[in-house]
Amino acid sequence: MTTPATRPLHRDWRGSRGLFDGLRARWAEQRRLEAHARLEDDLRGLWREACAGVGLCQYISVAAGLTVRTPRFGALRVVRGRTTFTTELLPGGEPEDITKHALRLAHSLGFHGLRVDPIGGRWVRIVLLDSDPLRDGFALRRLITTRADETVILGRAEDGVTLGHALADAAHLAVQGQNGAGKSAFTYGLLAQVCAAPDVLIAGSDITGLVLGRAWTGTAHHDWQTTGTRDLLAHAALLDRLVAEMDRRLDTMPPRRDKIIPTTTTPLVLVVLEEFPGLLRAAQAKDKKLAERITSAVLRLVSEGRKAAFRVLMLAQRFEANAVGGGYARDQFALRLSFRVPGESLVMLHGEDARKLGPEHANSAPGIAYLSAPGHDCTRLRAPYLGDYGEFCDRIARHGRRAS
Ligand SMILES: Nc1ncnc2c1ncn2[C@@H]1O[C@H](COP(=O)(O)OP(=O)(O)OP(=O)(O)O)[C@@H](O)[C@H]1O
Repeated sequence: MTTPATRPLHRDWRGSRGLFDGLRARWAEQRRLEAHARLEDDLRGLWREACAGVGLCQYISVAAGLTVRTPRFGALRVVRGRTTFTTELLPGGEPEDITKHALRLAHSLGFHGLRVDPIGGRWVRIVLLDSDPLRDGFALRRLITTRADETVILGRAEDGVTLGHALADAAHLAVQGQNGAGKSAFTYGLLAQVCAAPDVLIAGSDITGLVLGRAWTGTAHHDWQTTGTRDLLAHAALLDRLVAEMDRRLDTMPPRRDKIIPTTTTPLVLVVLEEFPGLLRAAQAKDKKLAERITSAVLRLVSEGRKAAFRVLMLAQRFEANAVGGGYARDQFALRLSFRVPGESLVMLHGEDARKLGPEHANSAPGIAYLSAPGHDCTRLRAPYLGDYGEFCDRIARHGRRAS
């Protein structure tokens, strides 16, 4: 007699768990797809309304009347908390049509901001930002350049790209910002990066005596720096000395050369003018002729210095023409950086295109700035931060090129 096949009294939990797990995973996936489709529909509608609202649309006449055409919404993707969607630009459109309304479009979609990444043809990807990508600090590593043509870090842009600049590139640098906006911290970072290079000399005038001066004692740079407001003649004399050195270089330019290449014997001279309008105001109050002498020396450095390997880094709260030696002087600055300033000051330094950026930037956190350069749109960035003032002093003491 054969034994009947035995049926287990209890369920095989392992088997049924596998079955339920599979079902649960399918339900979860279905719910996810439904939620995704709902979000896609919502965003598609909001995108259309937002585009029409900012005027990013075309009106087309059809048999039934006038219809509005907006950049077509493609597909939504939400991956690891990052929300993106594709969109097709209007015929004749450019990605800038979207970037110039970026904030208003993003706010209409319920996000903090957006970024536009071109994909190909008329299609672009819109990356929606939940929060300010520049919210987190950006620590300056112990980066020390060894040559004037090496890149120094200026900051990190919203897309995470690190923006750099080589002093050897023929550009003077203008930096403006209200009190506490981050001008000095930026300058500390920049100078700490170049202070060791054997072909760079850091010279200049600093009425505050914090950026230049005492921290540079014992370095090769110290002899070319003047600080404080007690002896304003010393500032004029230092600037005259720099102009004389510039003239000497221009007069002794090697044959078949039209510019000086920085070397250890003819270093690139970075002329730092910390709070320059303050120096001019103080000089004007004392003696108008002294103010004129300072202005004309600076004008010569900014207009003729590039070929002689002179670069000027001028810092001011506002880059108003009459505060920085006139409109002609201001025009000589190719690289322009604005920390928190009122909207009007932003326009003054970066042009009319920056007007729309004004309201938000007027309240931005210390260390956040707009950078513009010839051929480059205004880019928002976070300047690197090397730490407190003591850390700056330590880095200069440790790495600053020694006086030979
Ligand atoms: N890039 C940055 N990242 C983080 N914090 C920063 C940054 N820059 C500045 N800060 C903070 O803001 C404070 C003020 O910055 P800073 O002294 O550079 O301003 P400032 O524009 O030079 O002001 P002032 O005109 O009064 O000298 C710093 O002490 C620091 O705490």
